[in-house]
Amino acid sequence: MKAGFIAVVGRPNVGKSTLTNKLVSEKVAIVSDKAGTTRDSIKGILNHGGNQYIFIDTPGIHKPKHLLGEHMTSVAIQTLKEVEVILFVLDGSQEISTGDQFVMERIEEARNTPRVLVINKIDKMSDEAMEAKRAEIEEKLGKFDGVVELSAEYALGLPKLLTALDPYLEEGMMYYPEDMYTDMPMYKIITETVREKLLHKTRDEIPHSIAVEIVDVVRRPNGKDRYDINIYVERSSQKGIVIGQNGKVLKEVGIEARRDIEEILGKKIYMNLWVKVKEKWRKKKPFLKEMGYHLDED
Ligand SMILES: Nc1nc2c(ncn2[C@@H]2O[C@H](COP(=O)(O)OP(=O)(O)OP(=O)(O)O)[C@@H](O)[C@H]2O)c(=O)[nH]1
Repeated sequence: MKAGFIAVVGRPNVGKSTLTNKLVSEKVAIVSDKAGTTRDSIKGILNHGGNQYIFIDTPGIHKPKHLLGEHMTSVAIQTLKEVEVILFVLDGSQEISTGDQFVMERIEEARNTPRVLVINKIDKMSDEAMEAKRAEIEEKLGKFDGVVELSAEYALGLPKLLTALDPYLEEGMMYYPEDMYTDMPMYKIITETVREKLLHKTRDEIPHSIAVEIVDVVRRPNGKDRYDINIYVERSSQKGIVIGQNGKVLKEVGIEARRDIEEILGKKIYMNLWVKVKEKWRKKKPFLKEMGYHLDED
């Protein structure tokens, strides 16, 4: 029996959450095409071939511009220090950027932890592009303990990744029971599901300005509990966009989120969504704390 913690890190939008979900065959982390989707570290647990792999999906590491960004980057960097092996994920279809190099510098700070590179999105790459990418990696990022080329979206190359991680797992006990695939509490799964649907339906600054909170759960005699959920935005103009014309956007978000949540809970629910304005909440420490986003000095 071998087990180990594996940090999944990289700059925003390279596919860390997609990879974590595909590895554990469950949706533990929400996914969108907007950079900065994941805000906390989320464990996805895979039991395979007698081994327990505990993947820690982290927020994309970037130079923070506000307190929420600071929380996100510090969560990811903290995770680097607590694991058996680091998985550095790159988007192979894009040139290696200063953003990737910034992540690499943070990894270097974790000194002796082994690091495996994942070149993701190979479905978008030709053989020639892959050849060129290998040379570019060596030049710009240096050497790794292992390199795996894969497509998270199409689940191509995942067994190779498990084989590459195998030597870094440690003999001993399992950390989690065999039927557990995430450490996310149910309230977080619910708020993240709502946030994901909102991310899919909004753009520009709005996805980053959204926070979601369950304010009440009312048990009902018919067994169909009512979830009262607040959606926070930063400006009143954003409130209108999230609600949409005649409430269309909010209604669609409600229908799609409820469908997913009912599947997860295995029962029918009612859901009320309210949109509220909390000016510049991403810069406000007390509000961030209330939402469970902790900052370094906490
Ligand atoms: N073509 C292709 N797209 C992918 C692949 N993996 C992920 N994506 C897409 O890339 C986008 C970002 O994916 P995420 O998994 O949210 O990326 P992330 O690195 O977790 O992003 P952050 O939370 O911003 O740090 C989504 O639109 C995914 O569908 C892949 O292998 N191929």
